[in-house]
Amino acid sequence: MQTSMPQELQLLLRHIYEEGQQHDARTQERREKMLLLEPETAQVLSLLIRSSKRKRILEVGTSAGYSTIWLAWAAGEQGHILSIDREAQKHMLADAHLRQAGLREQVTLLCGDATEVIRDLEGPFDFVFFDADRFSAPAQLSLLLPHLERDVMLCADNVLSHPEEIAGYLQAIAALSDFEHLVLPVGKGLSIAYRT
Ligand SMILES: C[S@@+](CC[C@H](N)C(=O)[O-])C[C@H]1O[C@@H](n2cnc3c(N)ncnc32)[C@H](O)[C@@H]1O
Repeated sequence: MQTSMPQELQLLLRHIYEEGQQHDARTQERREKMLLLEPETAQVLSLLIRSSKRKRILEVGTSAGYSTIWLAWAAGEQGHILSIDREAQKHMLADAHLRQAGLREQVTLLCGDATEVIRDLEGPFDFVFFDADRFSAPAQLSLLLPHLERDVMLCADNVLSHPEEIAGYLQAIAALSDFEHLVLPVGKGLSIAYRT
């Protein structure tokens, strides 16, 4: 991977990712797994955010904060990330990782069921990353639509790994006639929808 990210941050991310992989290998209960994003997918998200200077970012599914660090670094000092997870213990870990990365001040962690949390959000957001439970993503998208910038990008992981679970989200995206949409075969399959 070639990136302009500082070496220290790259090393921290590699460490968090490896720890996540080891944790998941010895954990049976799915809800306790970290399920971190593949590094290549995280780099694509970061590239999209940096190249189009996105600053108001919503992440659905924080886990240990691996992808959150990528998003916060990509958005830069003027950016802000709001990240939701229902597991308080994962948020404690994400909090520690974000502090280690020196990016804690750019991130608000909101703990709760994502759909319920999103009901109370005002936005506006110019980038949304869906990486939690794929069944609720269509309802979350519908709640978010009035709170999106005109120029907005919506990304979702797991298109190739969980096609049945994410079908409802992809249908909801396809119904938005003012969005362009494609699926990148990177990692587990990344859906990218873009409104110009
Ligand atoms: C794939 S992991 C997120 C990985 C993270 N984006 C990363 O790459 O570092 C999915 C996360 O979503 C959370 N989650 C799943 N369903 C949720 C829901 N309905 N509301 C809130 N969080 C949820 C899980 O607890 C889990 O931590």
